Amino acid sequence: MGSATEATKDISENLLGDKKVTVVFVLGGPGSGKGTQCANIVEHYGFTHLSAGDLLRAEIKSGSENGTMIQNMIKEGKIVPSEVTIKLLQTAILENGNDKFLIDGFPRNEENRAAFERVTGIVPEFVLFFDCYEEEMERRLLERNQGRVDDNIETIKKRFKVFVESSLPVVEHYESLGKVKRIDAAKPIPEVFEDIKVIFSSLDSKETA
Ligand SMILES: Nc1ncnc2c1ncn2[C@@H]1O[C@H](COP(=O)(O)OP(=O)(O)OP(=O)(O)O)[C@@H](O)[C@H]1O
Ligand SMILES: O=c1ccn([C@@H]2O[C@H](COP(=O)(O)O)[C@@H](O)[C@H]2O)c(=O)[nH]1
Ligand SMILES: [Mg+2]
Repeated sequence: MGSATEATKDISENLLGDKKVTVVFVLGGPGSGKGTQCANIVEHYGFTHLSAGDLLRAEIKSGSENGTMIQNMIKEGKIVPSEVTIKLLQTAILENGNDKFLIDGFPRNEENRAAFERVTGIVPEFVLFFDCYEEEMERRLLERNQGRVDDNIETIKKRFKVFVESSLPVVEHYESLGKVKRIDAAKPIPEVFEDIKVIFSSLDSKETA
């Protein structure tokens, strides 16, 4: 991989072309239920779900030259360099015929956020923030059973620390802009989705108004 400056230049030369998109950032701690609820939102509201973590895991599987670096970062609960994740998101958006996207688990820090806005020109419609306490998130992750290399207690503790130190400031940034819709994600899955429906249904009625 070249320097960050070279990589950013490479992305900005491609941008999103003329494609206009609606983006909702779905943020929350590890195990707060983002992926679970994104599947429900896709089914009911016609969004395409882009999980940054899933895109990075697919990149490892594809045998990419960045695969080993990404694998090591995920195992340590660290944040992969912005240019790598943004390139994957940009490609996924451009390759998809839809114009409404849920971006799940990104931006992970202030640098991710600023680089994404600068490079793609995308400003999120709003941020859907999953609020859940650590004990519950830890229990869910240890029971998830999907064979993820980061679902072990050592990595989970590191992910919580990164979330508090690096990711919550992103939520605070959008809060200062009045863009955060916070939901109580500690409730059972169907109840969380009831709260989400209120938010997305009002979005639908604004579009048809
Ligand atoms: N509200 C809930 N109550 C109980 N269990 C839940 C709830 N939401 C999700 N789960 C379960 O918790 C686990 C983690 O959920 P999910 O993968 O959706 O979280 P996530 O926020 O995407 O996590 P990560 O950030 O690690 O990708 C899954 O096994 C899921 O079935
Ligand atoms: O924007 C991102 C998203 C994810 N990562 C890395 O992947 C893991 C797992 O992410 P999930 O959202 O929980 O699937 C995360 O801990 C980071 O190591 C990233 O670097 N940048
Ligand atoms: Mg997830």
